[in-house]
Amino acid sequence: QKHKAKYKAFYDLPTPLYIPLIGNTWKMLGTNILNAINDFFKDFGNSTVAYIPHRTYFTSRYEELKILLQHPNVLEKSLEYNHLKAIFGNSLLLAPVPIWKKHRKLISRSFKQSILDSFTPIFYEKSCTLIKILKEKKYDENDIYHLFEKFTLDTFCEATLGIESTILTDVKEHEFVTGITLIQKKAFERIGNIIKMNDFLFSLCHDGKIFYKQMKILCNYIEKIMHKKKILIEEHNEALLNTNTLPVLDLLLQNEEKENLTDNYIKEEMILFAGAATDTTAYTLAYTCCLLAMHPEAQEKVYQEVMSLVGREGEITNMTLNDLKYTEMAINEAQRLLPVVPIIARQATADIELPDKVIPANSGIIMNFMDLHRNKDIYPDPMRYDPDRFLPEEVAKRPQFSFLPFSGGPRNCIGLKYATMVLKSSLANIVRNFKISTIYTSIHDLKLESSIVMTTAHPLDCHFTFRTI
Ligand code: HEM
Repeated sequence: QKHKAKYKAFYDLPTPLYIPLIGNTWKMLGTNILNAINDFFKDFGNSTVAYIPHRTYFTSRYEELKILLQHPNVLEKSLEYNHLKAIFGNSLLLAPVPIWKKHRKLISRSFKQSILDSFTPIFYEKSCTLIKILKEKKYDENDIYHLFEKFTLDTFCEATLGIESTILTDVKEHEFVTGITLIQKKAFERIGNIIKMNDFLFSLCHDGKIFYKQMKILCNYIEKIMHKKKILIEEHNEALLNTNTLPVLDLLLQNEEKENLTDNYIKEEMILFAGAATDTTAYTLAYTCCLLAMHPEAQEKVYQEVMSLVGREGEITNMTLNDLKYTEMAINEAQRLLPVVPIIARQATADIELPDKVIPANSGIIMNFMDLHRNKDIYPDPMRYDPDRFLPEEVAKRPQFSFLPFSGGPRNCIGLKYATMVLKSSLANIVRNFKISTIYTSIHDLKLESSIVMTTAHPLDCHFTFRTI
């Protein structure tokens, strides 16, 4: 009786109709998971319980997200992420909390501002190559995302892996670019699919075969890089050994013995970083360009800001990045409307007390950032693109945890600052060189769907006309 009373408020929450054993997963069959989850929110409000097929709490309330994201018993990833294990193994994204804590502390050394600052010339140089390709129209003009993905992966390889890369300029399609997107898509499609959720059945089906083939290609690619890096480290041991501040791959290889890391773990971590750093940043850049194309007055403000700081030819340095205030507001507003990681899922490892209910231990918890970002009580007229919402005085009026494109709390995105620097540097360089236009007239023209990141069901239309003045 006492037990019942404790969880009453939780079990009294509105719940979509569920079928024994399969719960609400039937709702997800044949539809995109992002749409299915958003439908739950539309029909049952921003605090609900569903069975997918295990008991899961769904929320987008900022006051609850604030508690949940900072709670020590909500750090573990939920069962849905198990399907990603075949790709990312025990890397940061998926590692159980004790391993995650140790590795996150180590890897954070590579994300100190001083190291990130040393990447700025790479970000700038790569964005200049991107400008050249856009100017010469040497890319598929009907699919801007694909070019941006090559740009972010190329930048990642040089900055984070510390290897020379020509992915952006290579005419031949790069095996890593095709592979990383495909395997994430195939792994994500398993969620909620009763047949593909079973490892054995998945390995037998067509998608499973493609998945494992691509995985092998990715692993070989990373192994080759690791091998080269190890030789370099041996050759230059003294020069590299004494520093705490290294790109991630160097840091992990140099601490392999001391921290008991295996080659296999380092490979999984690098595959995660490549996946986490590229699609996310590329889609954010593409969505920002599309929104600026739909809002020429905001685009003009970004242009004026960049021109006043560095003009048409000036290099974008760390100082410039600090001063690109409106450009950052334009990116933030794009991330509010189109957060590329719209939903995350965690597991409650103990009972979690919220102000008006207790989430029972072992429940899944789905946090919907897209629904949060479109809440009209926090962002009036929420579907309107308006970078001024991110003026410091406007931000100060909003509650904490009401803007979470990189999640929040201790298990948030480790690449937040890195991504923001790449985005500001590349967007500033693009806007001072081109007028961006698109066929879309409103955000509703984008048909969104979810893979691990939020994609569109169609190629993204965005055109770049070289500015003559
Ligand atoms: C616009 C770009 C990006 C967005 C929107 C983004 C968003 C996120 C989000 C929401 C999470 C939390 C996932 C969860 O709790 O399930 C996350 C985790 C992570 N991200 Fe990012 N990310 C971006 C770029 C990057 C970059 C550039 C890197 C690396 C250089 C990176 C590396 C990671 C890693 C390693 C994790 C796992 C962190 C952990 O569990 O400790 N991300 N990202």
